[in-house]
Amino acid sequence: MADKDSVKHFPVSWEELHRHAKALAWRMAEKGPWQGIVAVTRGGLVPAAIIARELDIRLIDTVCISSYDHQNQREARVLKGFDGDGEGWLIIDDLVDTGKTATVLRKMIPKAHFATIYAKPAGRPLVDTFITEVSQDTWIYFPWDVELQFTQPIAQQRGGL
Ligand SMILES: O=P(O)(O)OC[C@H]1O[C@H](OP(=O)(O)OP(=O)(O)O)[C@H](O)[C@@H]1O
Ligand code: HPA
Ligand SMILES: [Mg+2]
Repeated sequence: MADKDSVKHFPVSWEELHRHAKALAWRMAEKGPWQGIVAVTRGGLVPAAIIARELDIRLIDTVCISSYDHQNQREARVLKGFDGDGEGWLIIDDLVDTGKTATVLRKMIPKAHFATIYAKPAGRPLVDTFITEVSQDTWIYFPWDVELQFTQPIAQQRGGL
């Protein structure tokens, strides 16, 4: 798991997220049609909205899972599940990291297609489709979690070149 000590930071802007979510929508358009989308709260909500718009899907359900307090992982808590085996449904989350959330989803909704925008190596085998892979020691910063601020030059972050 990438945590607060991760050396690599991967900030994603709204524009990049939109572009990557649309790339995922193109991929999912080829594999449809879909009964509906299951958005994994909360990180999957924005990507799911963009994909639903592109694929003209209006039936959206949620699975509500929480497994991180900020960047610290703990046990996954399922606050709301899904009825049915998920046949013909598309599960959307923002990313897979360790794959813990994906494992819970796979067990809960075994026949759905599981897609994320980003994937780290440990979680990658658990997703059916993803757009961009980042290394395991990278923390992805989503646009809804950040604001513009000063950052140290890389040379100083590394303690001098
Ligand atoms: O592969 P994993 O190690 O399980 O990590 C991936 C999950 O962690 C984050 O959700 P989080 O539980 O932080 O809740 P959030 O979506 O509400 O931010 C992210 O949105 C994924 O759902
Ligand atoms: O890299 C990440 N970024 C944001 N949320 C996350 N939840 C697990 N891994 C990550
Ligand atoms: Mg999440």
